Amino acid sequence: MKTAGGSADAKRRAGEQAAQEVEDGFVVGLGTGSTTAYAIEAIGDAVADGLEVRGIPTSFQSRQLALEVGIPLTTLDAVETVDLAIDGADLVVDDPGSPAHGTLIKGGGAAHAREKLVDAAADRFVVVADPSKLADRLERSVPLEVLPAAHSVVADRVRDLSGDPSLRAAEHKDGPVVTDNGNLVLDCEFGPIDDPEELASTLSSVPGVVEHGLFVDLADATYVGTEDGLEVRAY
Ligand SMILES: O=C[C@H](O)[C@H](O)[C@H](O)COP(=O)(O)O
Repeated sequence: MKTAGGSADAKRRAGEQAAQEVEDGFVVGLGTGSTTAYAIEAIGDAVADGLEVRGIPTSFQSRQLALEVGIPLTTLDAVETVDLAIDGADLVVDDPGSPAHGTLIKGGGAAHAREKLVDAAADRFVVVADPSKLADRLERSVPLEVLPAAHSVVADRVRDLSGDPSLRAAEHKDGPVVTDNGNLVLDCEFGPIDDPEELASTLSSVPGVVEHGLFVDLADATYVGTEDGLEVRAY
């Protein structure tokens, strides 16, 4: 599993506490990453104790973990409702005075396209994070999942938008990261993002962009695990 920075205890606290929101009969979106993994494991424990749930994984990694811990799986097209989605984030704007409060940047694990599909479909979307993910403003590179044939034209378009794109390289093979959907990832630096809604809509309109990692107005709450407790932000 890809493990980002941040304390394992803090991540565990956030993940395990979010899993407490899962009720009998729920369909649950299973996000991706090292923090959500704790939630998936806790849901697996609850299933072993008799809780009846069905999970919708958002990546190869979350599917494998869900199978390992015994969570019955389903798909988005086989259900009418997704009751809850639990997912991590790479950045969470944590400033109640900002219009971007609760906006996320995701896709550090290149899973943001399926994550957005499932998180947006859920009646409630809970983010799990440790304090290293919280920021006063939206400033971090935005991952774009792009069709392989489109990577250079999308990169040109990002430069037109004053962004600085770089093709994400794989760590353990020569060449680029290939997503679970067979696409590539451009990490795009835009500096501080003052109008996330506008940038999100512009990026969505670029031909060849499958999905971007800006999650605007999607999260309902963030569980922030700390060294010795838990804080909950509601949006
Ligand atoms: O593509 C990956 C996802 O958006 C993850 O949810 C995000 O990268 C956070 O992962 P972690 O909890 O490992 O920091």
